Amino acid sequence: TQSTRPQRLLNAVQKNATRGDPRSVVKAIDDFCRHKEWAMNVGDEKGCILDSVVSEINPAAVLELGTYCGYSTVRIARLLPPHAKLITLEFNPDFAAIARQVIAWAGLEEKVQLVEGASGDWIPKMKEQFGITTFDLVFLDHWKDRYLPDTKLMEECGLLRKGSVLLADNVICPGTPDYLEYIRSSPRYESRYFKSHLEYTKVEDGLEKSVFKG
Ligand SMILES: Cn1ncc2cc([C@H](O)c3cccc(CNC(=O)c4cc(-c5ccc(F)cc5)cc(O)c4O)c3)ccc21
Ligand SMILES: [Mg+2]
Repeated sequence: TQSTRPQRLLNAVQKNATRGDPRSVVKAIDDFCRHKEWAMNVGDEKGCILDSVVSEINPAAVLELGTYCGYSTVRIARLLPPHAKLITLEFNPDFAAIARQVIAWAGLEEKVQLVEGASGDWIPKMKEQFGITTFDLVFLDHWKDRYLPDTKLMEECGLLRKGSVLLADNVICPGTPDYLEYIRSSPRYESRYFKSHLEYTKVEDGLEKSVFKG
């Protein structure tokens, strides 16, 4: 049977990365996607911006919307302090199955809770299901037309506190125009655009970092 791109990406990790070494897992995926087969990971260039935001916040509670193969999950989790938690939502079971193995190869299972399901269904259940009060950091990387409704949902569910940071991938390519318009014009957020490139290409893209003012 034909393999899928996520399966080929996992094979590259298991072939080229060292078990328990998150850095080697990140490198194996970047090498595979740059030289063998493009895939929609946040990538190495935007990944460095993600790293600096995570390190600056030193978050105890992180929410990732859109796991895909777990590349950004590993990037974030490798930087978390002990006892910090990353909850990542993935609705596609095939992606989730691959991501679990990538996260396990990196040895980061303890820090990561991968939840199979859609953001709109799970955001309202975060407090009761996972004992979350608020998130220190949210990384948005799922369907681009869900960034805005899910941000409003997180506000309504009281999952954001004064200082919570939203970091959104792909605000230029593929683009999230309604989200950008909302977040940049809202008095409840301080936003900043980090210009970069679409993963593994020269096409412009960037991350939008927005701090909730409460
Ligand atoms: C509701 N809900 N809850 C959880 C959840 C999880 C998912 C999946 O993880 C999933 C599946 C398919 C697509 C995405 C979004 N990502 C993208 O579409 C993307 C595209 C490109 C790009 C750019 C240029 C191209 F030419 C082609 C693709 C570059 C990027 O970095 C991307 O993130 C996410 C979906 C909805 C979900
Ligand atoms: Mg993305």
